Amino acid sequence: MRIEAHAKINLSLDIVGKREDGYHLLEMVMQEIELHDIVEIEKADKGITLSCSKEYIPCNAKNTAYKAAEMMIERCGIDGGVRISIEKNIPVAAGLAGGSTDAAAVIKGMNEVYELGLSLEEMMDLGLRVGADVPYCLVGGTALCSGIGEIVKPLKPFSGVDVLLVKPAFGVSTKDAYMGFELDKVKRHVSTRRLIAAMDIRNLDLVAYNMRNLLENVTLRKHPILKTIKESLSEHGAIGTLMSGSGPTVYGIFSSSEDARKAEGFFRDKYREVILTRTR
Ligand SMILES: C[C@](O)(CO)[C@H](O)COP(=O)(O)OP(=O)(O)OC[C@H]1O[C@@H](n2ccc(N)nc2=O)[C@H](O)[C@@H]1O
Ligand SMILES: Nc1ncnc2c1ncn2[C@@H]1O[C@H](COP(=O)(O)OP(=O)(O)OP(=O)(O)O)[C@@H](O)[C@H]1O
Repeated sequence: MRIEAHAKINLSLDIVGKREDGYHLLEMVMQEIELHDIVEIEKADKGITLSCSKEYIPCNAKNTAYKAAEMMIERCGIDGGVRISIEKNIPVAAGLAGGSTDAAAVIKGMNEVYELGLSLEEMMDLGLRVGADVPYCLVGGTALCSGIGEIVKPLKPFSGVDVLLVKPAFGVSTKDAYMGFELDKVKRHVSTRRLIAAMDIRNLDLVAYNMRNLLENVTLRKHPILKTIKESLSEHGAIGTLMSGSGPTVYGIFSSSEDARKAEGFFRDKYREVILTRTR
């Protein structure tokens, strides 16, 4: 079975509290994009075999897809194994939920090939055991996510908007980004309602104005190059720019596809990963 595992961008990320276990309480608008990995899943007699098109990604129990398969076998009492292969197109450690979306694909795929009959809610509960972004990845589309990310409320689709992703040649650890964040220093939270209202009427300028990510300061302070990329995206026609998740990917949204293509031409040779895509 072949599954497209799509990446996401954050149109917003607000941090509104912290749990006793250290996890942060969030309010964020997540948006699926066209960019995707291809995950192939097949039943096997026993054990988990994983292969990946990028040799630097671990193919053992450290891989989120492996973790998802292990968890499914254990939790669903599956008598058998699985063969998984991942064609990796999503930049890694980038803030684009690359690992989480592969895990979500494995959960969906195993539900099918083993005819488990799990509901979406049941899969989301299982997915949360692998990572906070997995429940959203199972739902996809445009959504308001709260809790630690696992409460997913679908929003009106916001598809077909040109997005240029720019990721420099370093990764960011999600854990470190959250650890560098100080909730008591926040002066102004994100205007999530205004952002959603602007998306509803598809007013891109107003969407751009209300896009904010409270983790941006943490990662931009550590990597000032990201600020330079954001400024450069604006100079090349982006009507709004933001860091996705914990970074380091920053993106620009464009109201003209031609501007987006021109900007891609400018950035292509300057940074490690430059991808022109669209909201889905
Ligand atoms: C930055 C985002 O991608 C935004 O969508 C997510 O919040 C991160 O989701 P994720 O990668 O699935 O996160 P997990 O793998 O569950 O957690 C990685 C680490 O991030 C921190 N973490 C994650 C989610 C959250 N709500 N609060 C946190 O503080 C925790 O230190 C955790 O150890
Ligand atoms: N299936 C996978 N795809 C990509 N990275 C994986 C995978 N499994 C494990 N990893 C490891 O997980 C780390 C984080 O990668 P990932 O791409 O999931 O981060 P991310 O895009 O920042 O995700 P998020 O936005 O959910 O925080 C990397 O160090 C990578 O080696």
